[in-house]
Amino acid sequence: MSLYFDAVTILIEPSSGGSFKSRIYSARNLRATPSQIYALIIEASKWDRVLAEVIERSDILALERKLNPLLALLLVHDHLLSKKGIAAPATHPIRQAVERHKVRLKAEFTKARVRRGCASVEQLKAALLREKRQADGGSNSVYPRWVRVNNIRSTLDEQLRTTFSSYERVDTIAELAPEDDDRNRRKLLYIDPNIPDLVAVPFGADFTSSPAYKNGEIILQDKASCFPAYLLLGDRGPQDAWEGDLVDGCAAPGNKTTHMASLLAKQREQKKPRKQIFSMDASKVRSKTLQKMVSLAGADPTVTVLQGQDFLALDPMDSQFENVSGLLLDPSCSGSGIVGRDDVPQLTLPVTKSSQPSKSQGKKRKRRADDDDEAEKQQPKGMAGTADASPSDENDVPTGAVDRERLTKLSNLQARIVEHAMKFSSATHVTYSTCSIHLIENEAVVARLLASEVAQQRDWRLLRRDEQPEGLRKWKHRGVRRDRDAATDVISDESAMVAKLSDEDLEACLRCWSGDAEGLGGFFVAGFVRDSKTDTSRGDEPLQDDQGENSDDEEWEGFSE
Ligand SMILES: C[S@@+](CC[C@H](N)C(=O)[O-])C[C@H]1O[C@@H](n2cnc3c(N)ncnc32)[C@H](O)[C@@H]1O
Repeated sequence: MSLYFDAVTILIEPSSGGSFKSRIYSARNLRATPSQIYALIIEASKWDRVLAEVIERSDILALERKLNPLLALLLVHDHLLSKKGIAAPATHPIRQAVERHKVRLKAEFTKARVRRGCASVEQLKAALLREKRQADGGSNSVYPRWVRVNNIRSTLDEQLRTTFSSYERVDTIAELAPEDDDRNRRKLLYIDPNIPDLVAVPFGADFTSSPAYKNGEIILQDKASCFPAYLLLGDRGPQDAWEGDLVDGCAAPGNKTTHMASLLAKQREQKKPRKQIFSMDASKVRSKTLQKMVSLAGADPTVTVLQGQDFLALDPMDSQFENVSGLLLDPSCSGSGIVGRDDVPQLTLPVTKSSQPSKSQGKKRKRRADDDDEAEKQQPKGMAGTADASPSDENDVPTGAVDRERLTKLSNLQARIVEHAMKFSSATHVTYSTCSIHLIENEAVVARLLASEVAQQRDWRLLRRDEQPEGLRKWKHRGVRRDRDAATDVISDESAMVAKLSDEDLEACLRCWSGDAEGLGGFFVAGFVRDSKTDTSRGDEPLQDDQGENSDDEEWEGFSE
């Protein structure tokens, strides 16, 4: 019986990182075998919609107090669809709670099949897969697994010959979509045309036990998250390699830092690496992950990690940073662009009369007592729909609800961080990025930055589309003037700010959107450059931080640990 309670525990526990499968295999508090638990959840997730219908119509949740929606779904799955039935002794109260209703359950299952016009259970399975895909946003949106090859430890060619040797090349992202339900087994590979050394494979592909992943030769990093480092360091080669030092001001867990280090390694070719990147995060806890990622990527000779360092507390005039010419800023944001960060199956659950749950996952439970008590305790709490499903440890937890005050605070902090970057004496390149879809955190911040004192005095401007690295020049999704979400549409001051951006400015901004054919979440990035190294109005006199409207205490809410 522990199988079902273990499965519920896994589904309602918040993500602690890693793939869903690896989390089951590394969990310590489970009694059933990981393979059984994994198989049960994956199989049940293929049938969830019909099982939810069957449970609702047979009304067993109202009749059986020991069952909760998630537990009932898993049990009814095995009762109706597993050859061996429910994996528990025939006398177990939870098994009896389901089997007492076997006639009704079977009848409702048959009716659900007939309603879909399916002559067999196999046909029903295929119909359910189609239903699921449509509910996920239609055939256009495929979210593959993106894999970046780390040039410090390997090359794309080498990885194609080794890790991906058995993979078949496809020409479009769409081909990575599962045609049937075996996407975990299909070995397909798409080489990205925009970001060098980036490939995509079907989402179910698991590399966590592959030597290349363990050795840091490949890094699982979303495509959009690769834009900032590439925008900053571009297509340079050994002839025109990046000369100065670099700063990643908001760096944990370290994807963009290690990407910068990888791009530098490619430019350097045979030359010995030198400490060239200062990478920091204000969170001490997250800085530890950053350090680990840097070491795993073999980037220690290139990267100095400043653990727990507030970027805003760095003195841009400090001699330590006098050679810093490029800065990458990816500050905390609302995270509203994040989709599918977690591969935990989202189960559609039966709706009870007293509650309206729709998806699996909820809050962490403490400890299990015995199985019967567990049934009553494991009531899913917060239900995860798409908008509120993915608590992020880097950004706000997307709740689906729009909190304008919160967005305003975040955008104030974002603008302040980038303005600070623009003050570094030798800085000529700055990138700003968010995984937010909101105008107020993106184009409106860019407009504020261009109008800021530091930008005006030091001649900062946007890196135009025609100046961008080749792969990004080809990227067609550019800055926008209006929010797509009417609830956050810009008002008053922000409208006026964004209106000041020219069409060329918007062409300079890069956007990614979820739900289209690109296979990405929402993301924004813009690059700033300055052609001269001196201030135009006040010589090289240091600019002071504007502490005015944003007190530190208030603004620190922008990220969580
Ligand atoms: C979106 S995450 C960065 C993700 C990272 N760039 C990557 O690609 O892996 C934002 C990070 O900024 C950090 N942060 C926010 N404000 C900061 C500040 N003033 N100084 C340094 N780090 C800051 C947060 O702790 C959080 O880890």
